[in-house]
Amino acid sequence: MLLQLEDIVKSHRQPNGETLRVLSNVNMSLERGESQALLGESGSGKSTLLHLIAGLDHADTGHIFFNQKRYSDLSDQQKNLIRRQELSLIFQQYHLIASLDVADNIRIQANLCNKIDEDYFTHLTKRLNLTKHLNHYPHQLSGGQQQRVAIARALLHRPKLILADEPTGNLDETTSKLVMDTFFELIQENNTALLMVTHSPAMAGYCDTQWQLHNGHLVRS
Ligand SMILES: Nc1ncnc2c1ncn2[C@@H]1O[C@H](COP(=O)(O)OP(=O)(O)OP(=O)(O)O)[C@@H](O)[C@H]1O
Repeated sequence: MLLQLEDIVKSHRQPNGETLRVLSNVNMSLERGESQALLGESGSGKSTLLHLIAGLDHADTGHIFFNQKRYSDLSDQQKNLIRRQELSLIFQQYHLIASLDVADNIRIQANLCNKIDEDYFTHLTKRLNLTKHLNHYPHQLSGGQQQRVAIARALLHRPKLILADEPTGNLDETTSKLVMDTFFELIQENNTALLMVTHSPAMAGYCDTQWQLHNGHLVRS
């Protein structure tokens, strides 16, 4: 099992001092190469769950295992290493670095973990139709092109798991479909697992399993 969540409980302290329980006894698991979609109303706790899995926040109780390693047994440094080498994050707002061109943006995480593979770089940029844009800067690209750069960046170091938060939230339906078709081909090719937050049933339909987060509980839908 690549990722396992056991009885995760998480509350957030509100500005008025009260605590809001966002996740109640959440259990789930994800295997290599598997894709799961996470749906739920705004405020239901989807981003909170992704942050816990990325090791950016702690659960109140319960355990998260990544590759059999329990997060609560690891130091911050060990969790940073997992986040850099084994995980990738893809966001709705792309988060490209404005002062770097497309090629350097794509290489950034792979550079950090010394995993630059030039053949794979060429493969990814061809498949994602970015070859003509490698010397362009993010502001010179359309939203769909920027998200394709973010996807190439997320894949180049061959992570085991990608966490995606509304990756097509800023794109129109046709562009979303084009981006997702290629994205899913590439993760299947690399046997990468995916957990994807989305509001779109069409995007969730790309995944093997769909979860609904409701009143703090995760229910298969
Ligand atoms: N750091 C925080 N401190 C206090 N409250 C928080 C914090 N993060 C999230 N919350 C609250 O927890 C609840 C869940 O938020 P979260 O962002 O996880 O929901 P979401 O399902 O991702 O929402 P959306 O679909 O709108 O992005 C919300 O009520 C939010 O206001």
